[in-house]
Amino acid sequence: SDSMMTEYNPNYEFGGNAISIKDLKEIPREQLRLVKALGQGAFGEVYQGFFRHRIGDAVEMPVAVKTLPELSSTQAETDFLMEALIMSKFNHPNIVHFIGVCFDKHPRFIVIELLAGGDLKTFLRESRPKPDRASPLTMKDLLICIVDVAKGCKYMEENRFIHRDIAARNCLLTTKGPGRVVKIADFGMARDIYRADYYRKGGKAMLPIKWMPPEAFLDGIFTTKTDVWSFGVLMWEVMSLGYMPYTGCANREVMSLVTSGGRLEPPTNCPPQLYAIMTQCWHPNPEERPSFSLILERLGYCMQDPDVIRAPLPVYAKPPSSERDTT
Ligand SMILES: C[C@@H](Oc1cc(-c2cccc(S(C)(=O)=O)c2)cnc1N)c1cc(F)ccc1N1NC=CN1
Repeated sequence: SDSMMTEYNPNYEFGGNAISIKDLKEIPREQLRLVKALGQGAFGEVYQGFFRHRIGDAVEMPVAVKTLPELSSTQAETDFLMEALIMSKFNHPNIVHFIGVCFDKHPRFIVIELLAGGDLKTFLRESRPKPDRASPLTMKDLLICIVDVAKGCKYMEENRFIHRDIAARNCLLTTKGPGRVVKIADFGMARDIYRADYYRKGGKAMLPIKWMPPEAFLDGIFTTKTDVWSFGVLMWEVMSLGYMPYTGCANREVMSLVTSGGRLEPPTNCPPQLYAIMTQCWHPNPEERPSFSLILERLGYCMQDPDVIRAPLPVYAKPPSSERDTT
C-alpha cells in the first residue's frame, strides 16, 4: 500500500472520539461516474458526478467529487485525508454531507453530496435587482439563508470545532429556487490549521483577512468567537447581495481600519435589527461577542418582526465603480 495508508495516518478527534483513515467509508470506483468539472478546488478539479449505492442499482445519487492529482506532495495527501476525516464526522442538515472516499489508488477522491444551487456568493450576486427585473429574493429569503448558516455554526460550536473560514464563498445551496437550504461546505482552513499548528500556506496572502477579527490576524488566536466575527461578515455579505466586504480596500488597509475600531457600514436597506447583530459579532473583545445559540435567538426575533420581514430589498442601483470583486 502507498504512503497514504502507511506513512501518514493522522488521527482526528471530534466531539470526544478519535478516528483515522480506516474509519472512512471506501467507495468502489465502479460505483462512481464523473460527468463534468465544476471548477478548481484547493487541490485539484472538483467534478459533478453520480454515485450508485450498489452495483446494478438503477438509482444514482448526484455527487460532487473532490480530486487529488496524482503528482501531489505528501503534505497535500495528508491535507486531503484530514479534510475527509473532518467532513466524515459532521452530521447536521446545514453542513455538507460526506458520502465516502476512493483512497485505494490515484487519483484519490472525496465524495460529498452535490448541492445543485452552487455557492452562496454567486447566488447572491445573481439575485441582485436588474434594470428590467427586481430581485427575486425577499428580506425573509435572505434571513433564512443567514439562519441556516447560524444553525450549522451552532452545531460546530457545540462540538468545539473552529471552522476559521466562514464566508459566503464556502457555503452552498441545495437549489437556487424557493425552499433552498444553505450548508457550510468547505473546511479547507480548519484542515490546514489542524494539521499544522501554524498557518503554513505562506503569510497573510492566503488568510481571509476581511473575515477575521483583530486577535486572529494580529496574534493568531482562533476560538469559536473567531467564527462569530466571520459570521457577522457573512451576514453583511448576504444583506449586501454578495458585495466584497470593505470594497476597494486592500488587506493591510482593512487590518489597520479594523484594529482602530472601523467596521463595515450597514448595507443599503439593511434593517437596523440585523445590523445590530453584525456589530455585536464584531465586538473588539472576543468574550463580548454573542454565542451562536444567542445569535440564533436574536435572528429568531428578527424573523418574527414585521418591520424586518417587510423591509424592501434595494431596488436597482448601479454598483459603485470601485466594487471590484477579487474572490
Ligand atoms: C467542493 C465543492 O463542492 C460542491 C460544489 C457544488 C457546485 C459549485 C458550483 C456550481 C455548481 S452547479 C450550480 O453548477 O451545480 C455546484 C455543488 N456541490 C458541492 N458539494 C465546493 C464547495 C464549496 F463550499 C464552495 C465551492 C465549491 N466548488 N468547488 C469547485 C467549484 N465550486
